[in-house]
Formats: sequence, C-alpha cells, structure tokens
Amino acid sequence: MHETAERIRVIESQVLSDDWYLLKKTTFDFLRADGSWQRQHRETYDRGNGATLLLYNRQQRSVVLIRQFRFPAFVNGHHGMLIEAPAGLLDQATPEQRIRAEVEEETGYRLGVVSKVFEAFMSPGSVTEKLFFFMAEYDAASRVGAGGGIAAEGEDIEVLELPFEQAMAMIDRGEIADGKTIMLLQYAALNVFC
Ligand SMILES: Nc1nc2c(ncn2[C@@H]2O[C@H](COP(=O)(O)OP(=O)(O)O[C@H]3O[C@H](CO)[C@@H](O)[C@H](O)[C@@H]3O)[C@@H](O)[C@H]2O)c(=O)[nH]1
Ligand SMILES: [Mg+2]
Repeated sequence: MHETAERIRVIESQVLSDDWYLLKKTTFDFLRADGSWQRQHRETYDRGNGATLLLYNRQQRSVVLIRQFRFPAFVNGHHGMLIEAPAGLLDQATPEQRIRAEVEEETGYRLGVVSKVFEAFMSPGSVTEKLFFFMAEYDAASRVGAGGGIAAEGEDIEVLELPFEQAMAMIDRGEIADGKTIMLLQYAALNVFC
C-alpha cells in the first residue's frame, strides 16, 4: 500500500468562510485501494488544535469539572449547559503550556505535575482539530483563584467538584454528554480509581 500522501492529489482549495474559524472546501483525487483515482470534495473546519485535562484527587476520589453554555449543543436540542473537563485551543502555545493556563483561567486550580495520556481527533470527518489529553492531581491548596473564564470573551464558567462515582453515574444518566470529558473519566476509571 502507498503512503497516504502519495494517494492524494489536491486539485483546488476554496475558502468558504474565514471568520472566527476557517472553513474550506477542497477538491482532490484519491487513489482507491483497487488502484483507480476518484475525485472527491471535502469541507474542513479548522480551529487549530486543543488541549483538555482532568483534575482528580486520588485520596478523596473526586474530580473537578466545569459547566458552561455551549450554543452549538443548544441548537442541536440540548439545553446547552454542558459539564466538561476544562479545555482550550492552543493558539501558538504547546499543549502543556496552554492547558496549564487554561485550567487556571477556567477552574482557579494551579497545576503541579501534568501527565499526557493520549491525543485524539474528535470529529475527523469534518473538523481538523487534534485534542491533547492530560491528567493532573489537585488538592485544596492548589486552588489559587475562583476560575470562571474570561467574562469579556463571553465565558461564564461554574466550577464543580464531584465525587468520582457521581461523575461516572452522570455519564450513565446522560448528564455528562461531552466526548472529551467521558474519555477522561473512563481513563480515570481504568487507571486511577481502579
Ligand atoms: N466571538 C466568537 N467567540 C467564539 C466563537 N467560538 C468560540 N468563541 C470563544 O472563543 C473562546 C474559546 O475558548 P477556549 O477555552 O480556548 O476553547 P473552548 O471553547 O473551551 O473549547 C474549544 O476547544 C476545545 C478543545 O480543543 C474543544 O473541545 C471545543 O469544542 C472548543 O472548540 C471562548 O471564549 C468562546 O466563547 C465564535 O464563533 N465567535
Ligand atoms: Mg475552554
């Protein structure tokens, strides 16, 4: 089998929208497994890459999550208040630099040791973003501020400290319905609270 790059010939790329994020439509030829070339068109939504982190306290068996309004979830029939692990876009920073700043901004907790656990494409059919996943322990002393995010950017973030078992039960009841958050809680179930 050929390297993927040898199977793709980009014909043209058109910017459909370049406002907050970048939406492009690209026409390319794709070398199929049977050796024939097929012309395809795909739209890609580019917001850059991001990072997310689960704050946990092993001894207390607790985690810290945030709750915020998500308009795209609202327009898809959800009430919109999503419970999530803190996350943010990288801008020009490294994933670890960015997640340290983002967690402190959103939750008020200052991180000590941070461990990267995996990287994942969350919607690879349409969104270019790769998300970097981290874990870090917290305790009461690591809370240096109130969190809440940046009000001027429209963020209005509530910080929730929950028993780990309660967070897992909230997945079962559909009260936690964010992919990255479910992935991190399940990672914690397999590797931290086992
Ligand atoms: N004006 C404007 N602001 C926007 C828009 N979209 C997002 N924002 C603002 O841009 C900021 C982005 O905040 P971050 O904390 O960096 O990102 P996030 O929204 O928490 O999460 C993003 O990254 C996660 C991790 O990569 C993703 O999981 C998530 O889907 C999202 O893209 C927030 O203040 C948000 O309100 C928009 O279309 N217009
Ligand atoms: Mg965020």
